[in-house]
Amino acid sequence: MSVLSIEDVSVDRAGLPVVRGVSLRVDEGAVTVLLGANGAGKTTLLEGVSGAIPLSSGEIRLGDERIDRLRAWRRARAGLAHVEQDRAVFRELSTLDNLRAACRSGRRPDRVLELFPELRKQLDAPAGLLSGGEQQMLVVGRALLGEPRFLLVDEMSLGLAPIVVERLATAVRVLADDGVGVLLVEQFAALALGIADRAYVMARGEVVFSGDVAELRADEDLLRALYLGETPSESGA
Ligand SMILES: Nc1ncnc2c1ncn2[C@@H]1O[C@H](COP(=O)(O)OP(=O)(O)OP(=O)(O)O)[C@@H](O)[C@H]1O
Repeated sequence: MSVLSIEDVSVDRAGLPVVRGVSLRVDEGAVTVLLGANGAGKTTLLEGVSGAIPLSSGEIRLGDERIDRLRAWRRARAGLAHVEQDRAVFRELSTLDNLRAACRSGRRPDRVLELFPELRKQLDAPAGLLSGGEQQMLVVGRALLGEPRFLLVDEMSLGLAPIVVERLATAVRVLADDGVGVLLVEQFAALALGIADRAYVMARGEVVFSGDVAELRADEDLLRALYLGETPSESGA
């Protein structure tokens, strides 16, 4: 089994250490969730892993390949996709053209339309006119067309209705069951824990919990802090 392995990674923002010595592993065919309050450093960690910003130290391995010194596009080519928080689509292009633009040569967007049949009726519509949920499906779909082995997903639920969020969560679970390793960042625990196999919690730039989902569910103090959007105390984690 292939693993995305993040080892003792630190990332600075504006000269300040925002992610400090974080280690975590993402297994192929599983959903690994990364939880934590606002400002814990989750987005910064994902950006460091995908290569959007540099690490200040640490190593990242995708399978046997060390990727932390590669440029972002080479990490993508090695099999890493990053769905960022901003839900960026080409707003004037149609849904279909958005998908086509992301296809590796010779590939067709069929797999995405199987996963998100909602997009079929919107294929000719400008992507900027899709609902928030459909745009998120399109963004995830575009990421899949690069045929990633590992997918980093940053707060896909932001601002979406609960029913749409559930739909997206189900799709993420299907992807993992198809073999993709998913690292899912979520600010709120309920949705993520429902589809995850393994969980990490960050606070103030560090990992304060790692374990399987059942273990986290049993940690009432930590869960309460997460549901309330608080920063869990390190002693309690
Ligand atoms: N571009 C930036 N320049 C300077 N500081 C930044 C920048 N982006 C984030 N930070 C700071 O880094 C810290 C971690 O932010 P980050 O967005 O990684 O946390 P997060 O856990 O993803 O939180 P959220 O759930 O709010 O997105 C915060 O203190 C934030 O203010």
